[in-house]
Amino acid sequence: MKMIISAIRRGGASGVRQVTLDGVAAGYPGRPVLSQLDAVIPAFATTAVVGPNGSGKSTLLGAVAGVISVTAGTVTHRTGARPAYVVQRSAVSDALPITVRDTVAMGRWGRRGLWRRASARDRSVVEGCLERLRIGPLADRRLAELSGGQRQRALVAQGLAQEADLLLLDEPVTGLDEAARRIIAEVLAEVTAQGVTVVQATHDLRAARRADHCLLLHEGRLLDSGPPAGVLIDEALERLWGLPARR
Ligand SMILES: Nc1ncnc2c1ncn2[C@@H]1O[C@H](COP(=O)(O)OP(=O)(O)OP(=O)(O)O)[C@@H](O)[C@H]1O
Repeated sequence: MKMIISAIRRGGASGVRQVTLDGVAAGYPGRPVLSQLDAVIPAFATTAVVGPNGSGKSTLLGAVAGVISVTAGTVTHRTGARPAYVVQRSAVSDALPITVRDTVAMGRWGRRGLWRRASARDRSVVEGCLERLRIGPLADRRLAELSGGQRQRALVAQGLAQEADLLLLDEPVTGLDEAARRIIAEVLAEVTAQGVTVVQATHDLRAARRADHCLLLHEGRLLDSGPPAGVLIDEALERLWGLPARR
C-alpha cells in the first residue's frame, strides 16, 4: 500500500503494471490490425497512445477494454475489475433519445446492474461527474442536441461515473476547443493523482507530451514506448507524419 501511495504522489513511475500485452494480435473479421504487440501500461499514471490514422490505436484500446477479442497473445490486467471505456463521440448514435444525465447515469449500470434502482450514492456520483465536467446546466438536455465538445464531456463523465481503476479514452479531445480540452485534461490529471490509471488514444501531441508514458504505434505494431520526451522525438514525428523538426 505504501508503495502504491508513493507511486501516486510521484505521478506514476512505480514499476507496477496495470496492463501487460504479450504477443497480442487483434483486429476485425478479415482485417488483422495488431500483430505481435508487446506493451506495458503502467499503473497510477497517464499513458498516451499515439500513431498515424489507421495505426491501430482504437483497436488497441478495444483489446484492452475487452470489446475486441485478441486472436493471439494475452492481455493481463493487474486487477480483475472491468475498465471504463469512453468511445469516440462519433461512435455514439444521434438517434439515442437520452438526456445528458441519463448518459452519465449509464456509467453506474455495471456496478448496480441494469434493473436495480439507482441508490443515493449512484445519484450523488452522477451529479458529481456532471459538475466535474461542468455540464450540470446541460443535464436535462438530450445528448443529440449537444455540440461535439459538450457531448464529449458527457461521455467522459459517463466514464468517470464507473469509478473504475482503469479509464480508457478514445480521442477524448479531438476536435474540441481549448476550453473543453482544458476541462478534460484537468479532470484526467485529477483522477490520475487519485490513483486511477488513464490511457488515451490521441492525435494531440501536446496532450501526449504531458502524459507519463507513451505508446507509439505504426501499422499495428509498437514502434516505441516510454516517457514522451524520449518517444515523440523529431525523427519519429518526421518518419510517421512527415512533420519538420521543431526549432
Ligand atoms: N470495424 C472495423 N472493421 C474493419 N476494419 C476496421 C474496423 N475499424 C477499424 N478498422 C481498420 O483497422 C485499422 C486500424 O484502425 P484503428 O481505428 O484501430 O486505427 P486508429 O489508429 O485508431 O485510427 P484513427 O487515428 O484514424 O482513429 C484501419 O485500417 C481501419 O480501417
